[in-house]
Amino acid sequence: MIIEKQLEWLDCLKEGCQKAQKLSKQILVSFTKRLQETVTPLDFFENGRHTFRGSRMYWSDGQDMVLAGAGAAATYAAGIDNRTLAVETAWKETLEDALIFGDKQVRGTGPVLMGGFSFDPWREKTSLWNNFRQNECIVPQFLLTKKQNNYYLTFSALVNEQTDIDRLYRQMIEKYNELTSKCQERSDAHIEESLNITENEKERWLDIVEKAVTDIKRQAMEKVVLSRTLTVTRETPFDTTEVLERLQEKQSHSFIFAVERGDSAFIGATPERLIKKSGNQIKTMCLAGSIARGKTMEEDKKLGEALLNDEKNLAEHQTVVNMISDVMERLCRSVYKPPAPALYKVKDVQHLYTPISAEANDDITLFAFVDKLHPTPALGGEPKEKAVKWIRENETYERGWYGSPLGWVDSRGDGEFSVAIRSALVKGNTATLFVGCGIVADSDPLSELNETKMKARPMITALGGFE
Ligand SMILES: C=C(O[C@@H]1C=C(C(=O)O)C=C[C@H]1O)C(=O)O
Ligand SMILES: [Mg+2]
Repeated sequence: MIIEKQLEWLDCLKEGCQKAQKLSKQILVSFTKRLQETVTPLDFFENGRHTFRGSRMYWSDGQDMVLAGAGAAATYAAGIDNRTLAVETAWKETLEDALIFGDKQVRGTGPVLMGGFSFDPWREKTSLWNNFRQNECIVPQFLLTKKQNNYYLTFSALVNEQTDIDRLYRQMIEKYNELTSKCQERSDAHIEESLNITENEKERWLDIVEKAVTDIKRQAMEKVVLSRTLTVTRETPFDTTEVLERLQEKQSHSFIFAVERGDSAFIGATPERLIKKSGNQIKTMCLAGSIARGKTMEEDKKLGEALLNDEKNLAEHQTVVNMISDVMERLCRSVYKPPAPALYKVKDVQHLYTPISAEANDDITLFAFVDKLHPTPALGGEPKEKAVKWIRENETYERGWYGSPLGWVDSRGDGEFSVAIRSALVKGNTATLFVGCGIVADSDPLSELNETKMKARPMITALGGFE
């Protein structure tokens, strides 16, 4: 990380400025370099604490890819109608004249759009989510991409003919040095403090579940996913890095994410993938149907087998399989899905799981998949519009970004969106946890309540509770 090497970035900015002058428009310039000395994504995130608080984003696929972004070179938000495609159109316009320099081979490097969409843009906004727009994707000013054991840093900036390039360059080098400096050992700094946990409107939620069951039995819908919130507080403010660190440790097989806006952070560890696209290769999954983990291996196996044979859970799952398969058949060729669900086990819960792979038709973009899939019946219901309207009218709080597509797309159109569940919105010393479950004709309100309790465990643990 020697500063002289960054001179290349100054040249890139100059070229961008010339192009901006020639075309009389703003130009996105980005420059990617492979880092020789490594800074871990969590250290990078933590280093941005002062300068970038409120504009940091972290996303890990739980396998070999981590993206950490700081600052916003460009922001894309859209209205309610056709919001996914509106963001895509604006992003494509930027890319048309963008100058992309440096290492170009690796997915998730170069200018990357990171962000998400709210669950239901038609739901009235409340103060809970006041720091978050209905949808917002940004190109980070600084992006650290960790791919297996390789690290890449991408600088991005929007320039126009008036941009003071030398000044911008100096500012960015300063911030770059800050972001990539060695971090102090943080694990000692974890605050061990007791948590105060409140389950909000529990009785009312049980009534809503009952109402959903009645409506399903009346054949108004096949399935609807209902969620509720828990409020967790402690004396000291929660810390995004600390929560991420605990999630990374305990939920290593999940997607781990954090999006900071203003003084709020939306953080979670979700096992659920909405869509992954690499070239034409598509991966998605159906994840619905839940049971506890056992205390012993034997008990765990028994519970898993019970889940695989439970009609109510199979019904919940099948609705998701039908809808996702249908979308895949329309947008792809060579769709493959196993004939029966398997188990997907995370620390506190096991789920029914059907992975689906396919080859996208040539002109189908990642955004088109997000648009058609969200919300799947794993978070919305069936039929989609009816269920989402039912949720809008009956749930007592605003979901915001809970249950929404959250992820990234690069300039090649490759990327991945996870479904933002097992998550919390953290603000100061208060965290609002979101937990939901699929309601079908055979649902029993109290067992659904227990299911949501189980699903709250990962976030409560990450906030410093239970252990
Ligand atoms: C809605 C959530 O999870 C969803 C509901 C599930 C279920 O009801 O069995 C299982 C996985 C997810 O599809 C959540 O965790 O908040
Ligand atoms: Mg369920």
